[in-house]
Amino acid sequence: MISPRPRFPLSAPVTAPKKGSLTTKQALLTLLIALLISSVAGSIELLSHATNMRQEVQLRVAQQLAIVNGAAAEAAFQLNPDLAHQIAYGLFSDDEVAWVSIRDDFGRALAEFNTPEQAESTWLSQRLFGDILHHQTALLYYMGSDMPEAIVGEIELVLSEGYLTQQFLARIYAVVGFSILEAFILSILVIAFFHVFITRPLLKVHAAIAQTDPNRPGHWPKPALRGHLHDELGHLVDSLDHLLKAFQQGLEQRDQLHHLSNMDGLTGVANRRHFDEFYKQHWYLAQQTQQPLSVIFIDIDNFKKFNDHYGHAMGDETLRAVANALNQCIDPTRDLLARYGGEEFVCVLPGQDHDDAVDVAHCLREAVLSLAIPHAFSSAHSDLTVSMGVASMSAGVLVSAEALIEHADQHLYRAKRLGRNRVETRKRPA
Ligand SMILES: Nc1nc2c(ncn2[C@@H]2O[C@H](COP(=O)(O)OP(=O)(O)OP(=O)(O)O)[C@@H](O)[C@H]2O)c(=O)[nH]1
Repeated sequence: MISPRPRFPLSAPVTAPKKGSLTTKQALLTLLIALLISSVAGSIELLSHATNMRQEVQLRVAQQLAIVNGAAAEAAFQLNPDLAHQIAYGLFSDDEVAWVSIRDDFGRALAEFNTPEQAESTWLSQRLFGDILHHQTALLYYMGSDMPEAIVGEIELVLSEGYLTQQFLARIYAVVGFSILEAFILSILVIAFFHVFITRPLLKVHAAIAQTDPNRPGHWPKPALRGHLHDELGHLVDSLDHLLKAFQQGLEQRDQLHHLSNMDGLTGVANRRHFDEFYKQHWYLAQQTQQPLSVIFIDIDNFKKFNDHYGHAMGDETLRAVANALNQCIDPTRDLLARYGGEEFVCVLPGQDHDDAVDVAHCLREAVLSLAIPHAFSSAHSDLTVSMGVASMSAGVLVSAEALIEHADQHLYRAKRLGRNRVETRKRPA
């Protein structure tokens, strides 16, 4: 049976990224790596922010306490609650101060401000600011140049844990948000880079391979990858090109060998092996499709005498001429002319009924006669002639492959007996 050729392209070229595609995998991987790097960098940045913020707060509180120390000492020395109130209020007006108290040297409060509702302390706020919330400074009063400074009271201040944590979280959100944005932008840039420089050229190579005719691999549409001539992708395409061309050469050699193995070396027509395959194949086909099939056996008359008198070389030359003449009467795209052996040829005519085959046989006989090859020792004619036996299998009539051949052979034998240079047949051999 004739096996159907595989269709091509074998698969549709891939042009858009799909789930599981290289681009998607690259995108996910890049995003993951970018997020990982961003979170590590963000964490380091957060640690540094926390350290800086603690230092800033401590410095600011120390400066504020130093600034108000003189005035607060004056208020404590004079036991002036209004002045103490004023100073404490100034400190308390800062949002980060939760509690402030100015006391005299007996510990009595001259002024005190307290935030009524404090946010609950959390593990994070305690870890970050727990140890820097409480500040206490002695109030030093200057008594004169020859007297030492006297402690006249103290000022105590507690920072708002919730407010500091809020400030810190606000910074965190900004840092984290920026890191995520950075990761996304970086990912998009990397993905775009990989897609343009790696994935897209690879897709081009894939599309070219998918479009390649498996029967003509050497003629594949080799993709031109601009900018990749000397890199790995360029080398990949070159290697593929070499491989496919070598493959093509192999196929051509195989076809050539196949052709040679099916050809008769002397006459150039099909050999017996090819005839056997072709005949078997078309006999089955004729059975299946209910089509007629005809066979003609052709034998050169008195060829032994021809050889004996004109020489074997002349005999060879004549066999070639006869084969060539016979070939003129058949349709090589449909029929087969083969050398059956020695000076005997056979014609297989698929789809041709008895009448068609007889017409072809007459054509064959006349074609040989028209060669006008002198044969002075022929019993049939002064020129070289052929005898033929025709057998046909009509559409829908079952005749075995062997029987059909046998019938054609018998008719040929009869043609020889009846004087040669003739076509013998029987209309309904079965
Ligand atoms: N030159 C040449 N002769 C061949 C070749 N093959 C077979 N022959 C000759 O063909 C001749 C066939 O002779 P026979 O079978 O007796 O048949 P014939 O002499 O043609 O007689 P009929 O068939 O009865 O007409 C033999 O002499 C073979 O040597 C070949 O390849 N070249």
